Amino acid sequence: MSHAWGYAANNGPDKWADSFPIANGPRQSPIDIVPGEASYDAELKPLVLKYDPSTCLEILNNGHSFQVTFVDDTDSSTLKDGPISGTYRLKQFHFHWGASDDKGSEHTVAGTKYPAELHLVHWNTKYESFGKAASQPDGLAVVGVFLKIGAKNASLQKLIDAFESIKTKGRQSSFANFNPATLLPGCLDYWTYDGSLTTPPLLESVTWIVCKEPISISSEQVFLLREPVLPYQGDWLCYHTLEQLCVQILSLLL
Ligand SMILES: NS(=O)(=O)c1ccc(C(=O)N[C@@H](c2ccccc2)c2cnnn2CC(=O)NCCCS)cc1
Ligand SMILES: [Zn+2]
Repeated sequence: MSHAWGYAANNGPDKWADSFPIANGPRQSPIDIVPGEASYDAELKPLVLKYDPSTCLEILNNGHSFQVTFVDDTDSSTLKDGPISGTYRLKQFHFHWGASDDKGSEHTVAGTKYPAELHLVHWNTKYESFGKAASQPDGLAVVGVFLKIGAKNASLQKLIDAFESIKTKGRQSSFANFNPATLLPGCLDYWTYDGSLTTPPLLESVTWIVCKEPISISSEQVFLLREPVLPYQGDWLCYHTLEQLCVQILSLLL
């Protein structure tokens, strides 16, 4: 792929295998979760999530989504138990959304798409860093939470309000004292499977932990996610350079 990956016709998911052959690998995410085909595993434990708001660092627009990054040099914000062994540290969280309320989540449940999906990304502290862990089969654990249209979500509103700062100051701004636990559903029952990053480099290093219970987001709030400043996964062209823009325009004209 001569240009950066994205979600447009010429660089979207069905083209990723050109530059990332692992896209055709044995444990690629996302998947359709079919509850009726899932098996109960008595060995699995409840999730233990411990988040310290003081580790929250900044909010940034990485061109594919917006993400909130955390200081991960101590075990202040961690994921333990559930399907994993050892301690995984929270590195960042981000969202995936669509161009309309009827789509946007990456995982689906018996074919049902949600308007958005939250990913809380953690890395196994038996490795020395996120980057090193990302290439190991047990290196990462991502907690996925579906968002469904409903009541306004006060916790999400804090993130949406922070977008204003990204608009004006380019790509990132400091974002402190946010507790990601406020984005979790009341019930932490989950499905789990061994999978991959859902965006390039698509590394097959993720233990996926997908919560059964969604959280709410209002239609007005999800509309704000789609603001032009934040290219969403879908028809919106996300390009990184003028050359990208020209390629996109030409591909649309030809
Ligand atoms: N959707 S997901 O939860 O499965 C997911 C989680 C994390 C990453 C990620 O950290 N990717 C970066 C990375 C850096 C070093 C080693 C490997 C991977 C990367 C590589 N090029 N750009 N990035 C930044 C990036 O993709 N950030 C996450 C954007 C989510 S849409 C990607 C997807
Ligand atoms: Zn993601």
